[in-house]
Amino acid sequence: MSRLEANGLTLRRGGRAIVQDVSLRMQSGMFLGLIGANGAGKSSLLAMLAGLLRPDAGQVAIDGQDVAGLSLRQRALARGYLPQNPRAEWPVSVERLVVLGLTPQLPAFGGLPAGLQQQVARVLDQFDMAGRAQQSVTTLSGGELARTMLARALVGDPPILLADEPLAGLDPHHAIDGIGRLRAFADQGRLVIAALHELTMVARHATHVAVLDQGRLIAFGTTQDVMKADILRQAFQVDACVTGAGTPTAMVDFVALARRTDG
Ligand SMILES: Nc1ncnc2c1ncn2[C@@H]1O[C@H](COP(=O)(O)OP(=O)(O)OP(=O)(O)O)[C@@H](O)[C@H]1O
Repeated sequence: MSRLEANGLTLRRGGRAIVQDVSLRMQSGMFLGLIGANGAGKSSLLAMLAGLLRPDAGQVAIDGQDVAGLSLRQRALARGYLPQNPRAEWPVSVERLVVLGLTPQLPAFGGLPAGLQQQVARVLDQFDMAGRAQQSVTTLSGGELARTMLARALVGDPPILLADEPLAGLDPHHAIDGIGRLRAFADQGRLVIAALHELTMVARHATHVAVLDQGRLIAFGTTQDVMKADILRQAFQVDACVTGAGTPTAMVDFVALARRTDG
């Protein structure tokens, strides 16, 4: 059982608080959809939860331990992190990139243990990348690279996964498959926190939802309680129609309202 707790997180950049006094308590079994308009602070909050950005105020604790006090290896073992718009800088094979997700578990020297080779083969297959295992990642399409990165994030079976827009660039089939795998990962006893813009997917698959609006947490609770028209109106300036939130057939449709002038 893993617990991730954020207490009073604030991050200031460019003379303003881009995340302001955010507190969240999360645990294994939850699939938390983190939603909010562009610039609401989702990536900044995820990077603080991952221990990659130091907050100006507040703390993040994993299983009661301040992430700021964890070594790099302890942090890498405690949580996986998938950044937004991951890029492939080096011409390594798909398989080699996925293996990098196992780095914190590997012995310092020697080859990949047989059990871990099977894990790599399994995630490549799950994300429909087995046929491209030897292709250079610099030649992949955007969606293929996104699937490879998801495979890398999951291959080490981290107890906590933080994913920043993991479905960006995926076609409908692979997006549905990807979010289903994230939900299954949570159902198997992991904690998954994902920043997402696909509101119908969130309404169908997330167990819980947190909503950021201009750096502030304006709602946090079960999908059924949070995916509501008034909350979505405040967060996105849209007139939303939500049906069946928290069920596999949920739908979120919306029309844009006039832009607000207070931001
Ligand atoms: N170093 C910085 N200096 C100034 N402003 C910054 C800095 N880093 C982030 N910001 C601002 O902080 C806000 C939050 O950014 P963040 O990337 O966390 O938003 P987001 O919710 O993930 O957005 P999106 O949905 O567009 O990816 C944005 O308005 C961004 O311009």
